[in-house]
Amino acid sequence: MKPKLGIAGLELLYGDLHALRGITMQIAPAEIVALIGPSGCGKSALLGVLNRMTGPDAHLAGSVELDGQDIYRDLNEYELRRRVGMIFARPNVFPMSIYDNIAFGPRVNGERRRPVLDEMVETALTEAELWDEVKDRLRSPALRLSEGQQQRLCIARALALQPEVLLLDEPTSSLDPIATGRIEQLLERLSQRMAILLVTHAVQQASRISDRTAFFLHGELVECGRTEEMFVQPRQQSTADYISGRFQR
Ligand SMILES: Nc1ncnc2c1ncn2[C@@H]1O[C@H](COP(=O)(O)OP(=O)(O)OP(=O)(O)O)[C@@H](O)[C@H]1O
Repeated sequence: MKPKLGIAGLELLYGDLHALRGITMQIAPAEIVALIGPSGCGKSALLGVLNRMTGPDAHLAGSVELDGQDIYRDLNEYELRRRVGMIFARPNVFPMSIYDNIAFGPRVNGERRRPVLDEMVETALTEAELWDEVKDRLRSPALRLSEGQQQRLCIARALALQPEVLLLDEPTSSLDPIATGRIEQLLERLSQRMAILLVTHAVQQASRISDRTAFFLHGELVECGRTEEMFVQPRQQSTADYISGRFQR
């Protein structure tokens, strides 16, 4: 099967700081890959590269491709951001109504027809398992939702653009276990039809929901494999130490 994302020999430097070193990995069109590793190992930096958010002081080498097209040379940012959604640790809802948050992307893309927008909003909220909770208050401010609901709203906002890839940077770090469980179920369901890269500090979350896990250390990809295998029999000692909580810096 052709990969959705292909990363080959990726190097990322910020001045003298070598944030990613020779990363090569492929992501299938429908799977969850968890990115784990100690703070500063380059997990968020990798998501940033995939969404072209590394900033002007970054120096990149190697290649990153979406469906065989180079993310930096063959795609414009606009198309890339439509096809690759990004979710951050804290829900970044816009200070507007629930409805307008979801309709924002389609409107930027030129969609003005009210019935079409209505349907897009309902579909995205349903897919993000939020519709039943908000359908009677679509005009109320999104900031009044609970943090867990706000995070599902952010996922719905990304889904309204029908992305092929979702990048999530510790999306449940500010949520309680129940809200976390809802997001995890949602991601498992979405992974049946899109590629999901999930940065998480919670190794148990990686073991619960990811198909594959990638362990990073000091900017290097130490190993990447089937999650159930890696958690039972990691190939490298550093992986074993990290997932068992015995890691020493
Ligand atoms: N814009 C930037 N300018 C300079 N250095 C940066 C920049 N972004 C990231 N870095 C550095 O790159 C390295 C990797 O950072 P990154 O944020 O990817 O780590 P991480 O594994 O996601 O850590 P955490 O789990 O704490 O979020 C770190 O040393 C960080 O300080």
